Amino acid sequence: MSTTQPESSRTSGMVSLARLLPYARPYLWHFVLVLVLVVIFNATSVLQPYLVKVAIDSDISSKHPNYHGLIVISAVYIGVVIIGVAANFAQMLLLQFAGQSAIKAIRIALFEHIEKQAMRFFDQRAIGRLVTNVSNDTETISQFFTNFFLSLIRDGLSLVMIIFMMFRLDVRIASYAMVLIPIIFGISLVFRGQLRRAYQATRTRLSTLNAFLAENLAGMRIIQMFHQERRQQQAFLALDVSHRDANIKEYLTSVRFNRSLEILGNLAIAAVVWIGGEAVLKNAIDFGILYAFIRYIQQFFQPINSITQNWNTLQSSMVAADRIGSVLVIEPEIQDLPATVSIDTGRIQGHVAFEHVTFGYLPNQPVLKDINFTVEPGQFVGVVGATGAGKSSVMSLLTRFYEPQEGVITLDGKPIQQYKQKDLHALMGIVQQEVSLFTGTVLDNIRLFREDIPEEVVYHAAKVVGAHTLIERLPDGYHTQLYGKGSNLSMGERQLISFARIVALDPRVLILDEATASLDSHTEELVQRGLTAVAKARTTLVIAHRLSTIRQADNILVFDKGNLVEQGTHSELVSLGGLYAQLDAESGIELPYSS
Ligand SMILES: Nc1ncnc2c1ncn2[C@@H]1O[C@H](COP(=O)(O)OP(=O)(O)OP(=O)(O)O)[C@@H](O)[C@H]1O
Repeated sequence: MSTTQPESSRTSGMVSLARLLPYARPYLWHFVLVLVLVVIFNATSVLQPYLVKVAIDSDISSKHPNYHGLIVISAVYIGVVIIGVAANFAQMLLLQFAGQSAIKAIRIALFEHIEKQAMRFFDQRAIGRLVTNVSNDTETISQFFTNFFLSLIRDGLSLVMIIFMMFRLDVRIASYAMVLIPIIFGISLVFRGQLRRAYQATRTRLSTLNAFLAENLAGMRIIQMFHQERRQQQAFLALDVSHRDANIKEYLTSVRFNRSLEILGNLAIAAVVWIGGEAVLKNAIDFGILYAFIRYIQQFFQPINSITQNWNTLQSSMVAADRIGSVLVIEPEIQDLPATVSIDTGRIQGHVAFEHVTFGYLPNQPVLKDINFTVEPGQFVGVVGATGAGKSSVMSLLTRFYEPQEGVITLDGKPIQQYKQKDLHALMGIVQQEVSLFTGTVLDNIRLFREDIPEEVVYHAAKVVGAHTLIERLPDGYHTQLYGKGSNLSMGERQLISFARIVALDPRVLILDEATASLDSHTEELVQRGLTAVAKARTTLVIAHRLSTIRQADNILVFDKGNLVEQGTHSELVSLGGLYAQLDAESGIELPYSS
Protein backbone atom coordinates (compact mmCIF):
# COMPACT_ATOMS: atom_id res chain seq x y z
CA MET A 1 0.00 0.00 0.00
CA SER A 2 2.50 2.57 -1.02
CA THR A 3 1.84 6.01 -2.33
CA THR A 4 2.55 4.61 -5.76
CA GLN A 5 -0.03 1.84 -5.34
CA PRO A 6 -3.16 1.99 -7.49
CA GLU A 7 -6.29 3.37 -5.86
CA SER A 8 -8.21 0.12 -6.35
CA SER A 9 -5.82 -2.00 -4.26
CA ARG A 10 -5.80 0.68 -1.60
CA THR A 11 -9.58 0.51 -1.48
CA SER A 12 -9.53 -3.27 -1.36
CA GLY A 13 -7.03 -3.06 1.53
CA MET A 14 -9.41 -0.81 3.42
CA VAL A 15 -12.32 -3.13 2.66
CA SER A 16 -10.31 -6.15 3.83
CA LEU A 17 -9.39 -4.34 7.01
CA ALA A 18 -13.01 -3.35 7.56
CA ARG A 19 -14.02 -7.01 7.14
CA LEU A 20 -11.81 -7.92 10.07
CA LEU A 21 -13.40 -5.34 12.36
CA PRO A 22 -16.24 -7.66 13.50
CA TYR A 23 -13.58 -9.72 15.31
CA ALA A 24 -13.04 -6.69 17.55
CA ARG A 25 -16.77 -6.25 18.22
CA PRO A 26 -16.83 -8.29 21.47
CA TYR A 27 -14.32 -5.77 22.83
CA LEU A 28 -16.28 -2.70 21.76
CA TRP A 29 -16.67 -1.49 25.34
CA HIS A 30 -12.97 -1.87 25.93
CA PHE A 31 -12.31 0.38 22.96
CA VAL A 32 -14.89 2.90 24.18
CA LEU A 33 -13.26 2.95 27.60
CA VAL A 34 -9.87 3.42 25.95
CA LEU A 35 -11.33 6.45 24.19
CA VAL A 36 -12.50 7.94 27.48
CA LEU A 37 -9.12 7.30 29.10
CA VAL A 38 -7.31 8.86 26.16
CA VAL A 39 -9.42 12.00 26.52
CA ILE A 40 -8.54 12.13 30.23
CA PHE A 41 -4.85 11.60 29.54
CA ASN A 42 -4.78 14.24 26.82
CA ALA A 43 -6.62 16.72 28.99
CA THR A 44 -4.06 16.23 31.76
CA SER A 45 -1.17 16.77 29.32
CA VAL A 46 -2.67 19.93 27.94
CA LEU A 47 -3.55 21.17 31.42
CA GLN A 48 0.02 20.98 32.73
CA PRO A 49 1.50 23.99 30.85
CA TYR A 50 -1.68 25.90 31.58
CA LEU A 51 -1.35 25.32 35.34
CA VAL A 52 2.25 26.58 35.28
CA LYS A 53 1.09 29.62 33.33
CA VAL A 54 -1.53 30.32 35.99
CA ALA A 55 1.12 29.95 38.71
CA ILE A 56 3.50 32.31 36.90
CA ASP A 57 0.96 34.99 36.07
CA SER A 58 -1.22 34.87 39.18
CA ASP A 59 0.95 33.68 42.06
CA ILE A 60 4.64 34.20 41.21
CA SER A 61 4.03 37.56 39.55
CA SER A 62 5.76 40.28 41.56
CA LYS A 63 2.60 42.36 41.41
CA HIS A 64 0.65 40.12 43.78
CA PRO A 65 2.71 37.15 45.08
CA ASN A 66 0.54 34.39 46.53
CA TYR A 67 2.33 31.64 48.52
CA HIS A 68 -0.85 29.79 49.35
CA GLY A 69 -1.92 29.85 45.70
CA LEU A 70 1.46 28.38 44.72
CA ILE A 71 0.99 25.42 47.07
CA VAL A 72 -2.50 24.82 45.72
CA ILE A 73 -1.34 24.95 42.09
CA SER A 74 1.59 22.59 42.83
CA ALA A 75 -0.76 20.12 44.50
CA VAL A 76 -3.22 20.33 41.61
CA TYR A 77 -0.30 19.86 39.18
CA ILE A 78 0.79 16.70 40.99
CA GLY A 79 -2.80 15.45 41.05
CA VAL A 80 -3.16 16.06 37.30
CA VAL A 81 0.09 14.22 36.60
CA ILE A 82 -1.02 11.24 38.71
CA ILE A 83 -4.40 11.09 36.98
CA GLY A 84 -2.64 11.31 33.61
CA VAL A 85 -0.23 8.49 34.40
CA ALA A 86 -3.01 6.27 35.77
CA ALA A 87 -5.26 6.93 32.74
CA ASN A 88 -2.37 6.24 30.39
CA PHE A 89 -1.50 2.98 32.13
CA ALA A 90 -5.10 1.74 32.19
CA GLN A 91 -5.59 2.73 28.57
CA MET A 92 -2.46 0.86 27.43
CA LEU A 93 -3.51 -2.23 29.35
CA LEU A 94 -7.07 -2.21 28.03
CA LEU A 95 -6.03 -1.54 24.47
CA GLN A 96 -3.43 -4.29 24.47
CA PHE A 97 -5.98 -6.73 25.88
CA ALA A 98 -8.69 -5.76 23.41
CA GLY A 99 -6.34 -5.56 20.41
CA GLN A 100 -4.55 -8.82 21.14
CA SER A 101 -7.86 -10.59 21.85
CA ALA A 102 -9.22 -9.46 18.49
CA ILE A 103 -6.06 -10.79 16.84
CA LYS A 104 -6.38 -14.07 18.71
CA ALA A 105 -9.93 -14.39 17.33
CA ILE A 106 -8.75 -13.62 13.78
CA ARG A 107 -5.93 -16.15 14.07
CA ILE A 108 -8.26 -18.89 15.33
CA ALA A 109 -10.81 -18.13 12.61
CA LEU A 110 -8.08 -18.31 9.99
CA PHE A 111 -6.70 -21.59 11.32
CA GLU A 112 -10.19 -23.14 11.53
CA HIS A 113 -10.92 -21.95 8.02
CA ILE A 114 -7.71 -23.49 6.69
CA GLU A 115 -8.44 -26.74 8.56
CA LYS A 116 -11.77 -27.03 6.74
CA GLN A 117 -10.28 -26.72 3.28
CA ALA A 118 -10.20 -29.60 0.83
CA MET A 119 -6.86 -30.95 -0.38
CA ARG A 120 -7.01 -28.98 -3.64
CA PHE A 121 -6.60 -25.81 -1.56
CA PHE A 122 -3.29 -27.09 -0.22
CA ASP A 123 -2.20 -28.37 -3.65
CA GLN A 124 -2.43 -24.82 -4.96
CA ARG A 125 -0.58 -23.02 -2.17
CA ALA A 126 2.87 -22.91 -0.67
CA ILE A 127 2.62 -23.99 2.94
CA GLY A 128 5.13 -21.27 3.90
CA ARG A 129 2.73 -18.65 2.63
CA LEU A 130 -0.10 -20.00 4.81
CA VAL A 131 2.21 -20.02 7.81
CA THR A 132 2.98 -16.36 7.10
CA ASN A 133 -0.76 -15.62 6.88
CA VAL A 134 -1.48 -17.12 10.26
CA SER A 135 1.59 -15.79 12.08
CA ASN A 136 3.09 -12.64 10.52
CA ASP A 137 0.06 -11.15 8.82
CA THR A 138 -2.05 -11.37 11.96
CA GLU A 139 0.82 -9.87 13.93
CA THR A 140 0.94 -6.92 11.55
CA ILE A 141 -2.77 -6.38 11.98
CA SER A 142 -2.40 -6.40 15.75
CA GLN A 143 -0.41 -3.18 15.25
CA PHE A 144 -3.47 -1.73 13.59
CA PHE A 145 -5.74 -2.60 16.51
CA THR A 146 -3.30 -1.24 19.05
CA ASN A 147 -0.90 1.40 17.68
CA PHE A 148 -2.91 2.81 14.83
CA PHE A 149 -6.18 3.00 16.73
CA LEU A 150 -4.43 4.63 19.65
CA SER A 151 -2.52 7.08 17.50
CA LEU A 152 -5.60 8.10 15.57
CA ILE A 153 -7.48 8.99 18.73
CA ARG A 154 -4.68 10.12 21.02
CA ASP A 155 -2.65 12.12 18.56
CA GLY A 156 -5.57 13.53 16.63
CA LEU A 157 -7.18 14.64 19.86
CA SER A 158 -3.94 16.07 21.31
CA LEU A 159 -3.42 18.13 18.22
CA VAL A 160 -6.92 19.57 18.42
CA MET A 161 -6.59 20.25 22.15
CA ILE A 162 -3.19 21.91 21.82
CA ILE A 163 -4.41 24.13 18.98
CA PHE A 164 -7.50 25.03 21.01
CA MET A 165 -5.41 25.99 24.05
CA MET A 166 -3.00 28.05 21.95
CA PHE A 167 -5.82 30.05 20.37
CA ARG A 168 -7.38 30.52 23.77
CA LEU A 169 -4.14 31.97 25.12
CA ASP A 170 -3.25 34.29 22.24
CA VAL A 171 -4.75 34.33 18.77
CA ARG A 172 -1.85 36.18 17.13
CA ILE A 173 0.97 33.84 18.26
CA ALA A 174 -1.30 30.82 17.72
CA SER A 175 -1.87 31.90 14.10
CA TYR A 176 1.89 32.13 13.57
CA ALA A 177 2.26 28.65 15.02
CA MET A 178 -0.21 27.27 12.47
CA VAL A 179 2.40 27.87 9.76
CA LEU A 180 4.18 24.90 11.27
CA ILE A 181 1.45 22.41 10.35
CA PRO A 182 2.01 22.34 6.58
CA ILE A 183 5.80 22.41 7.08
CA ILE A 184 5.71 19.41 9.46
CA PHE A 185 3.37 17.50 7.17
CA GLY A 186 5.60 18.38 4.19
CA ILE A 187 8.68 16.96 5.93
CA SER A 188 6.69 13.89 7.00
CA LEU A 189 5.53 13.33 3.47
CA VAL A 190 9.09 13.44 2.15
CA PHE A 191 10.28 10.97 4.75
CA ARG A 192 7.21 8.73 4.68
CA GLY A 193 8.14 7.08 1.40
CA GLN A 194 11.77 6.70 2.47
CA LEU A 195 10.81 5.22 5.82
CA ARG A 196 8.43 2.75 4.23
CA ARG A 197 10.92 1.59 1.63
CA ALA A 198 13.62 1.21 4.26
CA TYR A 199 11.25 -0.77 6.47
CA GLN A 200 10.18 -3.04 3.62
CA ALA A 201 13.78 -3.66 2.59
CA THR A 202 14.68 -4.81 6.12
CA ARG A 203 11.65 -7.11 6.28
CA THR A 204 12.31 -8.64 2.88
CA ARG A 205 15.98 -9.24 3.64
CA LEU A 206 15.13 -10.74 7.00
CA SER A 207 12.68 -13.17 5.43
CA THR A 208 15.25 -14.12 2.76
CA LEU A 209 17.74 -14.74 5.55
CA ASN A 210 15.21 -16.88 7.41
CA ALA A 211 14.29 -18.86 4.32
CA PHE A 212 17.96 -19.53 3.59
CA LEU A 213 18.56 -20.61 7.17
CA ALA A 214 15.52 -22.91 7.23
CA GLU A 215 16.48 -24.56 3.96
CA ASN A 216 20.07 -25.07 5.10
CA LEU A 217 19.13 -26.49 8.47
CA ALA A 218 16.74 -28.92 6.81
CA GLY A 219 19.31 -29.94 4.22
CA MET A 220 22.38 -29.99 6.51
CA ARG A 221 23.04 -33.65 5.76
CA ILE A 222 23.39 -32.97 2.03
CA ILE A 223 25.46 -29.82 2.61
CA GLN A 224 27.94 -31.74 4.73
CA MET A 225 28.00 -34.73 2.40
CA PHE A 226 28.85 -32.55 -0.59
CA HIS A 227 31.24 -30.25 1.35
CA GLN A 228 29.18 -27.19 0.64
CA GLU A 229 29.68 -25.60 4.08
CA ARG A 230 32.06 -22.90 2.85
CA ARG A 231 29.93 -21.94 -0.12
CA GLN A 232 26.82 -21.76 2.03
CA GLN A 233 28.70 -19.70 4.63
CA GLN A 234 29.59 -17.18 1.94
CA ALA A 235 26.03 -17.07 0.67
CA PHE A 236 24.83 -16.58 4.26
CA LEU A 237 27.41 -13.85 4.81
CA ALA A 238 26.18 -11.95 1.74
CA LEU A 239 22.59 -12.13 3.00
CA ASP A 240 23.69 -11.16 6.48
CA VAL A 241 25.60 -8.11 5.22
CA SER A 242 22.68 -7.00 3.11
CA HIS A 243 20.36 -7.35 6.12
CA ARG A 244 22.75 -5.33 8.30
CA ASP A 245 22.95 -2.57 5.67
CA ALA A 246 19.18 -2.43 5.32
CA ASN A 247 18.84 -2.20 9.10
CA ILE A 248 21.36 0.62 9.34
CA LYS A 249 19.68 2.45 6.49
CA GLU A 250 16.30 2.12 8.17
CA TYR A 251 17.73 3.46 11.41
CA LEU A 252 19.51 6.38 9.71
CA THR A 253 16.36 7.34 7.80
CA SER A 254 14.36 7.47 10.98
CA VAL A 255 17.13 9.44 12.74
CA ARG A 256 17.21 11.96 9.88
CA PHE A 257 13.46 12.31 10.06
CA ASN A 258 13.42 12.83 13.82
CA ARG A 259 16.35 15.25 13.75
CA SER A 260 14.67 17.30 11.00
CA LEU A 261 11.58 17.64 13.16
CA GLU A 262 13.76 18.49 16.13
CA ILE A 263 15.52 21.28 14.24
CA LEU A 264 12.20 22.62 13.08
CA GLY A 265 10.87 22.44 16.63
CA ASN A 266 13.80 24.42 17.98
CA LEU A 267 13.46 27.02 15.22
CA ALA A 268 9.79 27.33 16.12
CA ILE A 269 10.67 27.82 19.79
CA ALA A 270 13.21 30.47 18.86
CA ALA A 271 10.50 32.21 16.81
CA VAL A 272 8.06 32.03 19.73
CA VAL A 273 10.69 33.43 22.11
CA TRP A 274 11.30 36.23 19.68
CA ILE A 275 7.70 37.11 18.82
CA GLY A 276 6.26 36.21 22.23
CA GLY A 277 9.17 37.80 24.12
CA GLU A 278 8.60 41.06 22.29
CA ALA A 279 4.92 40.89 23.23
CA VAL A 280 5.84 40.29 26.88
CA LEU A 281 8.24 43.24 26.83
CA LYS A 282 5.51 45.41 25.39
CA ASN A 283 3.18 44.09 28.07
CA ALA A 284 0.87 42.77 25.37
CA ILE A 285 0.84 39.31 26.97
CA ASP A 286 1.81 37.90 30.36
CA PHE A 287 5.04 35.94 30.79
CA GLY A 288 3.08 32.81 31.72
CA ILE A 289 1.46 32.78 28.30
CA LEU A 290 4.89 32.80 26.67
CA TYR A 291 5.96 29.88 28.87
CA ALA A 292 2.79 27.93 27.98
CA PHE A 293 3.35 28.57 24.27
CA ILE A 294 6.87 27.22 24.43
CA ARG A 295 5.57 24.02 26.07
CA TYR A 296 2.71 23.67 23.57
CA ILE A 297 5.05 24.05 20.61
CA GLN A 298 7.18 21.24 22.08
CA GLN A 299 4.06 19.08 22.53
CA PHE A 300 2.86 19.94 19.03
CA PHE A 301 5.44 17.83 17.22
CA GLN A 302 4.89 14.57 19.02
CA PRO A 303 1.39 13.75 17.68
CA ILE A 304 2.21 14.72 14.10
CA ASN A 305 5.34 12.60 14.21
CA SER A 306 3.39 9.69 15.65
CA ILE A 307 0.58 9.98 13.06
CA THR A 308 3.18 9.82 10.28
CA GLN A 309 4.82 6.74 11.77
CA ASN A 310 1.45 5.08 12.18
CA TRP A 311 0.46 5.82 8.65
CA ASN A 312 2.94 3.10 7.73
CA THR A 313 1.23 0.77 10.20
CA LEU A 314 -2.06 1.38 8.41
CA GLN A 315 -0.49 0.65 5.05
CA SER A 316 1.15 -2.61 6.08
CA SER A 317 -2.03 -3.64 7.92
CA MET A 318 -4.02 -3.16 4.73
CA VAL A 319 -1.62 -5.42 2.84
CA ALA A 320 -1.82 -8.05 5.59
CA ALA A 321 -5.62 -7.78 5.76
CA ASP A 322 -5.78 -8.29 2.02
CA ARG A 323 -3.72 -11.46 2.30
CA ILE A 324 -5.79 -12.81 5.18
CA GLY A 325 -8.99 -11.82 3.40
CA SER A 326 -7.97 -13.70 0.27
CA VAL A 327 -7.82 -16.91 2.33
CA LEU A 328 -10.97 -16.24 4.34
CA VAL A 329 -13.12 -15.72 1.25
CA ILE A 330 -12.35 -19.19 -0.10
CA GLU A 331 -15.28 -21.43 0.75
CA PRO A 332 -14.16 -25.01 1.49
CA GLU A 333 -14.67 -26.98 -1.71
CA ILE A 334 -15.93 -30.01 0.16
CA GLN A 335 -18.56 -29.41 2.82
CA ASP A 336 -21.16 -31.43 4.68
CA LEU A 337 -24.52 -31.41 2.90
CA PRO A 338 -27.15 -29.52 4.91
CA ALA A 339 -29.18 -32.71 5.32
CA THR A 340 -26.40 -34.93 6.70
CA VAL A 341 -27.01 -36.33 10.14
CA SER A 342 -24.54 -38.01 12.45
CA ILE A 343 -24.57 -41.78 12.22
CA ASP A 344 -23.66 -44.45 14.69
CA THR A 345 -20.21 -45.22 13.33
CA GLY A 346 -20.15 -48.44 15.34
CA ARG A 347 -22.82 -49.95 13.07
CA ILE A 348 -20.95 -49.41 9.81
CA GLN A 349 -19.87 -52.68 8.21
CA GLY A 350 -17.27 -51.32 5.80
CA HIS A 351 -18.76 -52.17 2.38
CA VAL A 352 -17.08 -49.93 -0.21
CA ALA A 353 -18.09 -49.41 -3.84
CA PHE A 354 -16.90 -47.24 -6.73
CA GLU A 355 -19.53 -46.85 -9.46
CA HIS A 356 -18.46 -45.27 -12.77
CA VAL A 357 -16.06 -42.92 -11.01
CA THR A 358 -14.14 -40.45 -13.16
CA PHE A 359 -11.81 -37.95 -11.56
CA GLY A 360 -9.10 -35.45 -12.46
CA TYR A 361 -7.21 -32.91 -10.34
CA LEU A 362 -7.85 -30.57 -13.23
CA PRO A 363 -11.39 -30.79 -14.68
CA ASN A 364 -10.51 -31.92 -18.18
CA GLN A 365 -7.55 -34.14 -17.38
CA PRO A 366 -8.92 -37.33 -15.79
CA VAL A 367 -6.46 -39.43 -13.83
CA LEU A 368 -9.15 -42.04 -13.07
CA LYS A 369 -11.58 -43.11 -15.78
CA ASP A 370 -14.89 -44.89 -15.21
CA ILE A 371 -13.72 -46.92 -12.23
CA ASN A 372 -15.97 -49.70 -10.89
CA PHE A 373 -15.24 -52.05 -8.02
CA THR A 374 -16.69 -53.27 -4.75
CA VAL A 375 -15.05 -54.31 -1.52
CA GLU A 376 -17.02 -56.51 0.86
CA PRO A 377 -16.88 -55.80 4.60
CA GLY A 378 -13.69 -57.22 6.11
CA GLN A 379 -12.06 -57.94 2.77
CA PHE A 380 -8.35 -57.40 2.20
CA VAL A 381 -7.86 -55.74 -1.17
CA GLY A 382 -4.59 -55.00 -2.94
CA VAL A 383 -4.21 -52.05 -5.30
CA VAL A 384 -1.33 -52.22 -7.78
CA GLY A 385 -0.11 -50.38 -10.85
CA ALA A 386 2.84 -48.41 -12.15
CA THR A 387 3.82 -45.01 -10.77
CA GLY A 388 1.16 -42.42 -11.62
CA ALA A 389 -1.45 -45.08 -12.46
CA GLY A 390 -3.94 -43.49 -10.04
CA LYS A 391 -3.72 -45.71 -6.94
CA SER A 392 -3.34 -42.92 -4.39
CA SER A 393 -6.04 -40.93 -6.13
CA VAL A 394 -8.50 -43.80 -5.47
CA MET A 395 -7.73 -43.52 -1.78
CA SER A 396 -8.03 -39.74 -1.79
CA LEU A 397 -11.51 -40.05 -3.29
CA LEU A 398 -12.55 -42.69 -0.80
CA THR A 399 -11.60 -40.42 2.10
CA ARG A 400 -13.34 -37.53 0.28
CA PHE A 401 -10.26 -35.38 0.16
CA TYR A 402 -11.36 -34.68 -3.40
CA GLU A 403 -14.74 -34.96 -5.14
CA PRO A 404 -15.03 -37.03 -8.36
CA GLN A 405 -16.34 -35.30 -11.48
CA GLU A 406 -18.54 -38.30 -12.30
CA GLY A 407 -19.85 -41.42 -10.57
CA VAL A 408 -20.62 -42.38 -6.99
CA ILE A 409 -18.57 -43.78 -4.14
CA THR A 410 -20.56 -45.55 -1.46
CA LEU A 411 -19.90 -46.79 2.03
CA ASP A 412 -22.41 -49.40 3.22
CA GLY A 413 -24.57 -48.52 0.21
CA LYS A 414 -24.80 -44.81 0.98
CA PRO A 415 -22.91 -42.18 -1.09
CA ILE A 416 -20.06 -40.87 1.04
CA GLN A 417 -21.39 -37.32 0.59
CA GLN A 418 -24.27 -38.31 2.85
CA TYR A 419 -21.93 -38.88 5.79
CA LYS A 420 -20.64 -36.07 7.90
CA GLN A 421 -16.96 -35.58 7.07
CA LYS A 422 -16.16 -35.98 10.74
CA ASP A 423 -17.82 -39.44 10.76
CA LEU A 424 -16.32 -40.46 7.45
CA HIS A 425 -12.83 -39.63 8.64
CA ALA A 426 -13.43 -41.46 11.90
CA LEU A 427 -14.41 -44.52 9.88
CA MET A 428 -11.30 -44.48 7.71
CA GLY A 429 -7.73 -44.95 8.79
CA ILE A 430 -4.76 -44.11 6.59
CA VAL A 431 -1.13 -45.10 6.87
CA GLN A 432 1.08 -43.39 4.33
CA GLN A 433 4.67 -44.03 3.47
CA GLU A 434 5.52 -40.58 4.75
CA VAL A 435 4.45 -40.82 8.36
CA SER A 436 2.92 -37.72 9.99
CA LEU A 437 4.14 -37.37 13.54
CA PHE A 438 3.56 -34.33 15.74
CA THR A 439 5.54 -32.71 18.54
CA GLY A 440 4.53 -34.66 21.65
CA THR A 441 5.23 -38.01 23.25
CA VAL A 442 5.02 -41.41 21.57
CA LEU A 443 1.84 -41.96 23.57
CA ASP A 444 0.31 -38.69 22.30
CA ASN A 445 1.23 -39.63 18.76
CA ILE A 446 -0.35 -43.06 18.92
CA ARG A 447 -3.66 -41.82 20.28
CA LEU A 448 -3.37 -38.51 18.40
CA PHE A 449 -3.69 -36.47 21.60
CA ARG A 450 -7.09 -38.05 22.34
CA GLU A 451 -7.20 -38.33 26.11
CA ASP A 452 -10.39 -40.42 25.86
CA ILE A 453 -8.33 -43.35 24.55
CA PRO A 454 -6.92 -45.11 27.66
CA GLU A 455 -3.20 -45.86 27.85
CA GLU A 456 -3.98 -49.59 27.96
CA VAL A 457 -5.58 -49.37 24.53
CA VAL A 458 -2.41 -47.67 23.26
CA TYR A 459 -0.18 -50.41 24.74
CA HIS A 460 -2.42 -53.07 23.23
CA ALA A 461 -2.32 -51.35 19.82
CA ALA A 462 1.47 -51.18 19.94
CA LYS A 463 1.64 -54.87 20.85
CA VAL A 464 -0.67 -55.83 17.99
CA VAL A 465 1.62 -54.22 15.42
CA GLY A 466 4.80 -55.38 17.15
CA ALA A 467 5.88 -51.87 18.22
CA HIS A 468 5.68 -52.37 21.99
CA THR A 469 9.20 -53.76 22.52
CA LEU A 470 10.70 -51.10 20.27
CA ILE A 471 8.91 -48.32 22.13
CA GLU A 472 9.86 -49.74 25.55
CA ARG A 473 13.49 -49.57 24.45
CA LEU A 474 13.27 -45.80 23.75
CA PRO A 475 14.83 -43.55 26.46
CA ASP A 476 11.49 -42.72 28.15
CA GLY A 477 9.41 -45.50 26.62
CA TYR A 478 5.93 -44.30 25.71
CA HIS A 479 6.74 -40.90 27.20
CA THR A 480 9.69 -40.28 24.89
CA GLN A 481 9.34 -36.84 23.36
CA LEU A 482 9.32 -36.73 19.56
CA TYR A 483 10.89 -33.79 17.76
CA GLY A 484 10.57 -32.44 14.23
CA LYS A 485 8.29 -35.09 12.69
CA GLY A 486 9.91 -37.82 14.78
CA SER A 487 13.44 -37.34 13.48
CA ASN A 488 14.78 -38.98 16.64
CA LEU A 489 13.25 -42.28 15.45
CA SER A 490 14.19 -44.56 12.60
CA MET A 491 11.92 -44.73 9.55
CA GLY A 492 10.70 -48.16 10.60
CA GLU A 493 9.94 -47.03 14.15
CA ARG A 494 8.00 -44.07 12.81
CA GLN A 495 5.97 -46.36 10.61
CA LEU A 496 5.23 -48.80 13.41
CA ILE A 497 3.93 -45.90 15.51
CA SER A 498 1.61 -44.91 12.71
CA PHE A 499 0.36 -48.52 12.50
CA ALA A 500 -0.26 -48.58 16.23
CA ARG A 501 -2.18 -45.32 15.80
CA ILE A 502 -4.50 -47.00 13.33
CA VAL A 503 -5.18 -49.88 15.69
CA ALA A 504 -5.79 -47.51 18.60
CA LEU A 505 -8.18 -45.33 16.60
CA ASP A 506 -9.93 -48.49 15.33
CA PRO A 507 -11.34 -47.44 11.90
CA ARG A 508 -13.76 -49.62 9.89
CA VAL A 509 -11.84 -49.11 6.66
CA LEU A 510 -8.06 -49.24 6.65
CA ILE A 511 -6.01 -47.72 3.84
CA LEU A 512 -2.31 -48.54 3.60
CA ASP A 513 -0.33 -46.56 1.06
CA GLU A 514 2.97 -48.37 0.34
CA ALA A 515 3.16 -48.56 4.09
CA THR A 516 5.68 -51.32 4.50
CA ALA A 517 8.23 -50.05 2.00
CA SER A 518 10.67 -48.58 4.52
CA LEU A 519 10.81 -51.52 6.92
CA ASP A 520 13.60 -54.07 6.99
CA SER A 521 12.49 -57.60 6.27
CA HIS A 522 12.45 -58.61 9.94
CA THR A 523 10.36 -55.61 11.05
CA GLU A 524 8.17 -55.99 8.00
CA GLU A 525 7.43 -59.54 8.95
CA LEU A 526 6.47 -58.38 12.45
CA VAL A 527 4.21 -55.72 11.05
CA GLN A 528 2.69 -58.05 8.51
CA ARG A 529 1.74 -60.42 11.26
CA GLY A 530 0.18 -57.63 13.32
CA LEU A 531 -1.62 -56.19 10.36
CA THR A 532 -3.07 -59.50 9.28
CA ALA A 533 -4.67 -59.68 12.74
CA VAL A 534 -5.86 -56.07 12.54
CA ALA A 535 -7.12 -56.38 8.98
CA LYS A 536 -9.37 -59.31 9.90
CA ALA A 537 -11.75 -57.06 11.74
CA ARG A 538 -12.00 -54.38 9.05
CA THR A 539 -12.07 -53.64 5.35
CA THR A 540 -8.48 -53.08 4.21
CA LEU A 541 -7.14 -51.56 1.01
CA VAL A 542 -3.40 -51.79 0.48
CA ILE A 543 -1.47 -49.94 -2.21
CA ALA A 544 1.69 -51.89 -2.89
CA HIS A 545 4.55 -51.78 -5.31
CA ARG A 546 5.95 -54.94 -3.83
CA LEU A 547 3.45 -57.57 -4.81
CA SER A 548 4.55 -59.81 -1.96
CA THR A 549 2.55 -57.59 0.42
CA ILE A 550 -0.75 -58.38 -1.25
CA ARG A 551 -0.27 -61.92 -2.49
CA GLN A 552 -2.84 -63.19 0.02
CA ALA A 553 -5.41 -60.49 -0.79
CA ASP A 554 -9.08 -61.42 -1.34
CA ASN A 555 -9.07 -59.23 -4.41
CA ILE A 556 -6.41 -57.29 -6.31
CA LEU A 557 -7.22 -54.18 -8.37
CA VAL A 558 -4.77 -53.51 -11.18
CA PHE A 559 -4.55 -49.93 -12.44
CA ASP A 560 -2.97 -48.70 -15.61
CA LYS A 561 -2.94 -45.04 -16.70
CA GLY A 562 -6.10 -44.23 -14.78
CA ASN A 563 -8.04 -47.34 -15.84
CA LEU A 564 -8.92 -50.35 -13.72
CA VAL A 565 -7.68 -52.97 -16.14
CA GLU A 566 -7.84 -56.22 -14.16
CA GLN A 567 -9.13 -57.57 -10.88
CA GLY A 568 -9.09 -60.92 -9.13
CA THR A 569 -7.00 -62.98 -6.71
CA HIS A 570 -3.27 -63.43 -7.16
CA SER A 571 -3.59 -66.83 -8.80
CA GLU A 572 -6.50 -65.70 -11.01
CA LEU A 573 -4.52 -62.71 -12.24
CA VAL A 574 -1.35 -64.70 -12.79
CA SER A 575 -3.23 -67.24 -14.89
CA LEU A 576 -4.92 -64.37 -16.78
CA GLY A 577 -1.45 -63.55 -18.13
CA GLY A 578 -2.10 -59.78 -18.32
CA LEU A 579 -0.48 -56.73 -16.73
CA TYR A 580 -0.45 -58.21 -13.23
CA ALA A 581 1.24 -61.37 -14.40
CA GLN A 582 3.84 -59.20 -16.10
CA LEU A 583 4.38 -57.09 -12.96
CA ASP A 584 4.62 -60.24 -10.90
CA ALA A 585 7.20 -61.74 -13.21
CA GLU A 586 9.22 -58.49 -13.15
CA SER A 587 9.12 -58.15 -9.36
CA GLY A 588 10.52 -61.60 -8.73
CA ILE A 589 10.79 -61.03 -4.99
CA GLU A 590 10.21 -63.86 -2.64
CA LEU A 591 9.99 -62.63 0.92
CA PRO A 592 10.31 -65.25 3.65
CA TYR A 593 6.62 -65.20 4.60
CA SER A 594 5.14 -65.26 1.08
CA SER A 595 3.93 -68.58 -0.20
N1 LIG B 1 -2.36 -33.20 -6.01
C1 LIG B 1 -2.25 -33.43 -7.31
N2 LIG B 1 -2.48 -32.45 -8.21
C2 LIG B 1 -2.41 -32.68 -9.52
N3 LIG B 1 -2.11 -33.88 -10.06
C3 LIG B 1 -1.85 -34.89 -9.22
C4 LIG B 1 -1.92 -34.74 -7.81
N4 LIG B 1 -1.63 -35.92 -7.23
C5 LIG B 1 -1.41 -36.77 -8.24
N5 LIG B 1 -1.53 -36.17 -9.43
C6 LIG B 1 -1.41 -36.79 -10.75
O1 LIG B 1 -2.40 -37.79 -10.85
C7 LIG B 1 -1.91 -38.95 -11.47
C8 LIG B 1 -2.15 -40.16 -10.56
O2 LIG B 1 -1.42 -39.97 -9.39
P1 LIG B 1 -1.49 -40.98 -8.16
O3 LIG B 1 -0.73 -40.36 -7.05
O4 LIG B 1 -2.89 -41.34 -7.91
O5 LIG B 1 -0.69 -42.22 -8.75
P2 LIG B 1 -0.14 -43.49 -8.00
O6 LIG B 1 -0.56 -44.64 -8.81
O7 LIG B 1 -0.54 -43.49 -6.58
O8 LIG B 1 1.41 -43.23 -8.15
P3 LIG B 1 2.60 -43.65 -7.14
O9 LIG B 1 2.69 -45.14 -7.19
O10 LIG B 1 3.81 -43.01 -7.74
O11 LIG B 1 2.26 -43.10 -5.79
C9 LIG B 1 -0.44 -38.71 -11.75
O12 LIG B 1 -0.33 -38.36 -13.11
C10 LIG B 1 -0.08 -37.53 -10.88
O13 LIG B 1 0.87 -36.71 -11.52
